[in-house]
Amino acid sequence: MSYLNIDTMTEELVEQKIEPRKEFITVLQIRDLNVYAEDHHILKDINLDIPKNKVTVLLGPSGCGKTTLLKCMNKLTDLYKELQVSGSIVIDGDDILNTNKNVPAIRRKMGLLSQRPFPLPMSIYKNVAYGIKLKGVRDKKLIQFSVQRNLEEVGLWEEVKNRLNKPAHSLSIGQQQRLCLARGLAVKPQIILADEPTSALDPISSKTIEELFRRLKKHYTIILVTHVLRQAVRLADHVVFMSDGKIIEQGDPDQLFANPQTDKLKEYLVEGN
Ligand SMILES: Nc1ncnc2c1ncn2[C@@H]1O[C@H](COP(=O)(O)OP(=O)(O)OP(=O)(O)O)[C@@H](O)[C@H]1O
Repeated sequence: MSYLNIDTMTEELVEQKIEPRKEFITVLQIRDLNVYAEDHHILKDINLDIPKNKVTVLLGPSGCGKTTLLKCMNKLTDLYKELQVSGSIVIDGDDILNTNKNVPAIRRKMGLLSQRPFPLPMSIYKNVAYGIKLKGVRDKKLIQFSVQRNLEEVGLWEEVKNRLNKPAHSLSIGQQQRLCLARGLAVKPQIILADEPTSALDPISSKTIEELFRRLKKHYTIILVTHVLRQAVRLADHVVFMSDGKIIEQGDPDQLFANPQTDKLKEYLVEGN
């Protein structure tokens, strides 16, 4: 029995699968990661290698710890004093959980895209310029050039080029999400952490974000949390299925979806399909 019949997906997907799988290069290495909130053991012995320039999809039932795992990756857990985090998360040779190095610089390696867009209360232009200035760029011409380039990168330039000084909040939610992505990319992250980035969007805006991710993985590593199984099938190069704070199964999406090994994943696929 096939749990998720990938053959019935769109031709576009079939095309996507033609590309031969290459050996993964690890960009982020997580070892023995445990997170507690007092006596609640939220993440349990997480060991995970995130492949470079791929889309890794984190799947699992509500409350299994996906968002907490993302928060560990950019040290957002530091902001929650009730969380005790142990283990290691290594990027570029630095264990970000146990380093005295510049935390904001480490955090800038990870761009975060949330469920709902959070544009800053300023103009479209200034939202993107803000990200560029965070990199220390002060030259006005260079900022202008980079604003355009980052808006082009998320496919928003043509839509906003004549209204750059209008408030970011005047954009549609889908456009705001792409603006936030442009602002995040302006900081030049290595990894995009996307926590259900299309859950607040209409189907067309969701498709735009999915297409963007497919293009952006040439230059960035993407870690995506989604509850939409078909989105996972469409985008994932690597799937991590979690339940109750643990990684239950992970691997190649074709194999994992067609031939789940555990009852937990079988149930999840049947319920979510
Ligand atoms: N700061 C915190 N203090 C106490 N408990 C927390 C904290 N953050 C998360 N938790 C708990 O940890 C568990 C995992 O939460 P998390 O948000 O990571 O799950 P999730 O898989 O992302 O869920 P969802 O799919 O619903 O977004 C939940 O039981 C949550 O209540």
